[in-house]
Amino acid sequence: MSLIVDIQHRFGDFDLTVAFEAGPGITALFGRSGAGKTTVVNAVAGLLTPDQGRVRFDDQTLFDSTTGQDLPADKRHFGYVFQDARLFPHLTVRQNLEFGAKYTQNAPVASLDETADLLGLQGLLARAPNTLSGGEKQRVALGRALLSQPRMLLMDEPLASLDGPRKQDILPFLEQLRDGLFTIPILYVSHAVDEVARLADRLVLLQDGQVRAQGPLFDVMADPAAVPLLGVREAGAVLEAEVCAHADDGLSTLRLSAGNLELPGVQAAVGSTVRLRVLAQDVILSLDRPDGLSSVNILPVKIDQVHPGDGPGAAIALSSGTDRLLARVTARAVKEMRLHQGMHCFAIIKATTVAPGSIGR
Ligand SMILES: Nc1ncnc2c1ncn2[C@@H]1O[C@H](COP(=O)(O)OP(=O)(O)OP(=O)(O)O)[C@@H](O)[C@H]1O
Repeated sequence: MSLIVDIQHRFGDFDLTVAFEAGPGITALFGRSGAGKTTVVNAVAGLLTPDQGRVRFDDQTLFDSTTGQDLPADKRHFGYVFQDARLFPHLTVRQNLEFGAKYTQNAPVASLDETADLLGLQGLLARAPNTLSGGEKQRVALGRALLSQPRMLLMDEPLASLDGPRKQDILPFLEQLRDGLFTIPILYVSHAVDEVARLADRLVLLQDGQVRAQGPLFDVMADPAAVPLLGVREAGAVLEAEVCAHADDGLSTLRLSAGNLELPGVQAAVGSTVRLRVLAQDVILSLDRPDGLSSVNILPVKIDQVHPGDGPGAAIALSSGTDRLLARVTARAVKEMRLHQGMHCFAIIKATTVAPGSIGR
């Protein structure tokens, strides 16, 4: 399956020129407020007619400005989950879910019961929407969209109205959606780096209506040129690690290709693989293997690239075995330590800086 988007649109001074391809799994469209994310999703959904370009899904043309083709939204068979759940207030949770299934001719991928199980809705089926929390409402909206058997799910900031803990409640459901029963492709719009780092397979970075970077999530997150786009405090490589052990003191051992990390708050079972984001600003570089430090997370690394920033900082791309890391240091440190491509050194990661919320499946 593939969605091909290549569109231009103008709103007054705002110029949007966006081309990307979304395959199976989750493609995240990331950008700050006003970058053009919703405009793109609306064009894909058929809710906005771009000035120019084309949108294709597999071998079907959904929109083509040269031929005048513009398939109506309801004929595109996409599910849409908005920031606010938009449930029908006069219907129960079960009836909202049934509504999703009502107008579809496709064979169900999962039954209402299976969907309710997946999203933890079984205890809520008889409730009215106005008695649900924000996170519960979003889970119902997601269930309703899934039951309409869409060929792709478009999610526009689905977690933006939720507070931190509610967000953490719902992320595992989205991870299950990515990895489990539905295998439905998702176009996921967000301005939150933690969400896209946990969920996405591919990442498209939008700024001022233009695509500034795109590619597999692990590549884009480890790219020092993407640091200003993601924000210097939010940028950081995403790694996959195997959970080796949970100790009584709350630390878990995660195996990377060139060493182990000891981190708190890892919920996953021993033997499973987790994703974790290590913020560039939390990685310290040392020329020698440090001794007598309180941090136990020291990885041997090689410098792949020194990327000077516009300000006093520099982003350093590192590889550690087959893993990649990103470090943010001052330009002064680059000079004084003579950091350069090909140099071997050590990366120190403080255990408590990797927040449990940034560790996902
Ligand atoms: N119907 C419209 N008429 C005029 N300008 C619009 C319209 N819709 C969007 N815009 C403008 O287009 C730009 C991109 O808006 P868009 O909603 O796509 O951004 P976004 O990245 O989704 O932002 P946010 O995260 O704040 O929702 C903004 O400058 C916005 O003001």
